[in-house]
Amino acid sequence: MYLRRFAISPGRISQSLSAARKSTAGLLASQSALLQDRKLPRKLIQSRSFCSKFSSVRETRAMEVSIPKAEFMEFEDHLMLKYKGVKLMLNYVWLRDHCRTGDSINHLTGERMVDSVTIDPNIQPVNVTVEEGTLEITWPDGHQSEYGLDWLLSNTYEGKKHVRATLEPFLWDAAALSASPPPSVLYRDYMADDGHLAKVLHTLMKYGFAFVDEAPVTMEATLAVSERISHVRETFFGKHWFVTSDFERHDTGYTTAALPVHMDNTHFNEPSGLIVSQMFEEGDCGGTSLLVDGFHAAERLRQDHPEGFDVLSSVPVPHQFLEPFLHTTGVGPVVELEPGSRRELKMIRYSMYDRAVLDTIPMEEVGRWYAALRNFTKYIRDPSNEYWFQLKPGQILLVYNWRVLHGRSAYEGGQRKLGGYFLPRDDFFSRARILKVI
Ligand SMILES: C[N+](C)(C)CCCC[C@H](N)C(=O)O
Ligand SMILES: O=C(O)CCC(=O)C(=O)O
Ligand SMILES: [Fe+2]
Repeated sequence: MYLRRFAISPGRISQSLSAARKSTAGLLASQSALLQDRKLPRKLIQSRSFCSKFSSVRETRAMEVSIPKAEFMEFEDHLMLKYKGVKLMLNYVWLRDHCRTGDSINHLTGERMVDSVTIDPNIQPVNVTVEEGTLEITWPDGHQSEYGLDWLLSNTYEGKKHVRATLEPFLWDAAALSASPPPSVLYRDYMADDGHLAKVLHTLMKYGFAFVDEAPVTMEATLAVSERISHVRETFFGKHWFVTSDFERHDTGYTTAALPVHMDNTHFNEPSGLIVSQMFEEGDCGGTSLLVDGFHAAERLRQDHPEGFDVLSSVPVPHQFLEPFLHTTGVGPVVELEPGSRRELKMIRYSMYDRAVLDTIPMEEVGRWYAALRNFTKYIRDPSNEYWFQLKPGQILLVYNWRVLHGRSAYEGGQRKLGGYFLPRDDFFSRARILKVI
């Protein structure tokens, strides 16, 4: 990449060489004067500009070596901006496309007003300055763009690597949970006050599950808890569902059998984000609930069996729900990473029962996939990772289905009845964003 121009912005004062480049001598003189004036250390560097427009100019420039608030260099196709110790590489087309001013963004709707594809692919700024925490760029057509430096830091590829996530998940096993149990919130507080709703969302983001206590033992209250977060997601299970041992659906959930930990809705391409449920009637014996942190298990797999982690995160696996008049399929890796990230976990699509025929990999890869599943399952079934509890009527359980797996022990007596709702993941995250939880 060719160096095009170079400029420094010590605090308020910025240097765009574009104005001064007409005369290298003038530039040097003005920069020296500036630097001497401000009694800042300086040194001279030489740089060759290869920019076609200025290719004949060989420029010698003054450079400040004290740590300025922001400094930038203009290259052939991008701007390098150093801010708060982070080097941001900003492609010019990207910059023009992401102009933050009112004629590039509709500030009423947040929508892009720039037609991204009509930007000159070779666009270069005619002037660049940094003033009071804002990067300002003038483009050849006279358009003036502005970008807050902090906005750039938290909205760019390089910047985001350095900005701490507002909320790191707390990956738990049973011991970690009993050492720092998630706080629970009372139904009346949760319903009355957004601060308490935010607390539950925070717990959900951190632990992957949360409780709302002392709720009326009604479906209405369970719905009300759900709708504080988002509209519910109606699926073929209905707008709401009850799980009893009546075999109403062709699913082991609707029997008295034990359910090994699983994710619900693996058979949809987008499984529901939240399961909100309440125990309406306990069985005579058994039917204890179980949660396992799927992200924790995945991180252990990544650490101990990196090759297994790579296999499970890359092989797409089909899942299905089958009834005489219903056949849904959902395909995805067992361990799904956020797009564009090799690090951040997105979803654990894990269900021994609902996994369909593995027809997505050639025979040579099958053995490796099963080995990886065995290793992952070792952590998922490790009793030290299991959180067992008896869900009581009046207690509403919210589970982040993309992360925390759930199950139950077998039970006796036909009375046990669990009911609840599914919520979409996007809307759950939206509420968390709006309440500044993430
Ligand atoms: C009872 N409830 C509706 C919550 C789910 C029951 C079915 C669970 C199923 N294996 C699935 O993943 O969809
Ligand atoms: O009965 C329970 O406690 C859980 C049921 C369940 O997870 C299911 O049906 O998918
Ligand atoms: Fe389930």
